[in-house]
Amino acid sequence: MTPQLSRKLTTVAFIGAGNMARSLIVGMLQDAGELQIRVSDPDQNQLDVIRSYGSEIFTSTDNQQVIDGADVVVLAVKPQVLRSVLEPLQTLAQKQQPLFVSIAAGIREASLNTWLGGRLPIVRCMPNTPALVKAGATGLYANSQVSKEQRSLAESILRTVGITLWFEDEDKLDAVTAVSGSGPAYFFLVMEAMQAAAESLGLKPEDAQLLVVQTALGAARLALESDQQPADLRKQVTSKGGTTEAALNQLNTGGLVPLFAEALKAAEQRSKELAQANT
Ligand SMILES: NC(=O)C1=CN([C@@H]2O[C@H](COP(=O)(O)OP(=O)(O)OC[C@H]3O[C@@H](n4cnc5c(N)ncnc54)[C@H](OP(=O)(O)O)[C@@H]3O)[C@@H](O)[C@H]2O)C=CC1
Ligand SMILES: O=C(O)[C@@H]1CCC=N1
Repeated sequence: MTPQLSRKLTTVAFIGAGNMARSLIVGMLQDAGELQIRVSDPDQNQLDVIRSYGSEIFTSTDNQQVIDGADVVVLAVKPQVLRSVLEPLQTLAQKQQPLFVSIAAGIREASLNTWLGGRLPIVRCMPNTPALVKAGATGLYANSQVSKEQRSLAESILRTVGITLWFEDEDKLDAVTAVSGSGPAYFFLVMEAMQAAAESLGLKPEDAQLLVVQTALGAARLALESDQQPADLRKQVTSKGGTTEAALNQLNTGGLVPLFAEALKAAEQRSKELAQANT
């Protein structure tokens, strides 16, 4: 059964108001009737951006102030600064025991728990920026302190911005990060490359962009809604001796497929390195 947000107002505090927090908050706001959102960040300009999304959002430069009394605390700062952010929050965290939801790449639940004083419920998740338009994909992992209700709460919050998928093995989140966390950037790069190529074929920039982006959207929707595999859908575009075949031959000669395998491996490896460098 799909978990629903409870009728009770749930207070969700974000620490960090950067790119990913903004994507999640904008996406979540349409369901804000059941969510009270608070955000902290040292940069008042970042907080002003958040406030422009909705005057009902409470903002502060003081992390303690936003987590005090919160049901859920979303950790949305860079992995490299998490330790220095969490250690000063230890006393409040131990007293109030909110559910912590970390979106930081790599950083293991055990490290987070050590920095927060131990034995706290922590959900690690890996969302992505299409959350901004409620088309996100999030992988989730819960430690053993997380109750059934908290698991459901975390899932219901992330489901306001897209699909969710649970993993019982924490290490799998490194692969999720490589695939869907970083994934939007790969597709944007392909769009950039196709746009530039279209312009070099003589199309106007605005025509090139519209054709490329609509084609990406159409291909994604078709792959999502069809019961056929992407490989079958690709074959249906590729006429023997035709234009698609000419293009795909070039991409294969350039090593596109093994290059993707190497790229995702590098992202997964970087996620593991971030974990090792921050214990
Ligand atoms: N961007 C993405 O697509 C995704 C990111 N993530 C994860 O989300 C997290 C945030 O990434 P992203 O949003 O891209 O990074 P950003 O740098 O855009 O955002 C981080 C924010 O945290 C602020 N910050 C720094 N120190 C503190 C502090 N002590 N207390 C409160 N806030 C602080 C930063 O302020 P300042 O700039 O002034 O330092 C910045 O505004 C990372 O851990 C990343 O791994 C996960 C999935 C996807
Ligand atoms: O690049 C990064 O490290 C973050 C995590 C996934 C997407 N952005």
